[in-house]
Amino acid sequence: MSTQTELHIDLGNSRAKWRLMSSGETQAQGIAEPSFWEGLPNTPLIDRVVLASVAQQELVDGLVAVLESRYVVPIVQLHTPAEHLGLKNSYAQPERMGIDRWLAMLGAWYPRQAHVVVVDAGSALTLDVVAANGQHLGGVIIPGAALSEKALLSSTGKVRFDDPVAHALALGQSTAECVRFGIAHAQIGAIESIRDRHNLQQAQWVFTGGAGQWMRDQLGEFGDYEPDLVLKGMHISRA
Ligand SMILES: Nc1ncnc2c1ncn2[C@@H]1O[C@H](COP(=O)(O)OP(=O)(O)O)[C@@H](O)[C@H]1O
Ligand SMILES: CC(C)(COP(=O)(O)O)[C@@H](O)C(=O)NCCC(=O)O
Ligand SMILES: [K+]
Repeated sequence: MSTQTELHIDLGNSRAKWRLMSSGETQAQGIAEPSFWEGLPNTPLIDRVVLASVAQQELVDGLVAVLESRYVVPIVQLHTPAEHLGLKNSYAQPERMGIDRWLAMLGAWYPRQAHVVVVDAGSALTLDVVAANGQHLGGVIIPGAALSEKALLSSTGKVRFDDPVAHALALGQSTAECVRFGIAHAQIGAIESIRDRHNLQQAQWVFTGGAGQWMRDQLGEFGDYEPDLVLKGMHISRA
């Protein structure tokens, strides 16, 4: 285990989640918003920044510039490997798999060494299946709830609303309800359909991402919710 102090950053398409790690212990953690990267820790006492990013290059460049000006330490960018610590990638081009998916799988599978299903409900909703022996069996990438709504609004003329309706598995009686309830059904229904079609009921399910808790609750509170799963996987990969 590294005895040095590392700033671990998981840069998704919506926001950056970070943890300050020293000798395997979390010293501090938080979320940094892309606008001005406010929220990053104010400490000069780190040895290295470790970055796992799936964001657009512009956003990565912006973050790296801020990191370079603030910390003056090496920045290590992680890339998805074909195999690490017994976890095996199914992609013919492993580096094309999002590093967040890989680290989330590592964070879920490595401590359990069991058949796991990883659901990351962030900007995109991803589901990945790992066999007990560490083989990635496959996954899916689905637009997340916010992205689905954006697509609907930007490609139609009359799907418009201002009322802040919560996502629910119900039938709607207004544009706002029809959209939000429809998207809720699409998100939850997709996961249920994959679970049933691929006989994944008996696997160990691990949920993460901004909507991970909501998703687990809607599915009947089965499985675990681990908000820091990607960062946990990053820590495991660095150990
Ligand atoms: N409490 C919440 N309930 C449902 N969705 C949420 C909640 N908080 C954030 N989100 C959604 O989660 C997404 C951000 O999650 P995150 O896992 O950080 O995404 P990313 O890894 O893509 O940056 C946003 O699209 C946001 O709409
Ligand atoms: C699927 C993702 C967009 C998820 O990103 P997120 O929702 O966490 O921001 C990301 O893992 C990604 O860009 N992946 C590259 C394509 C792939 O994994 O095959
Ligand atoms: K995701």
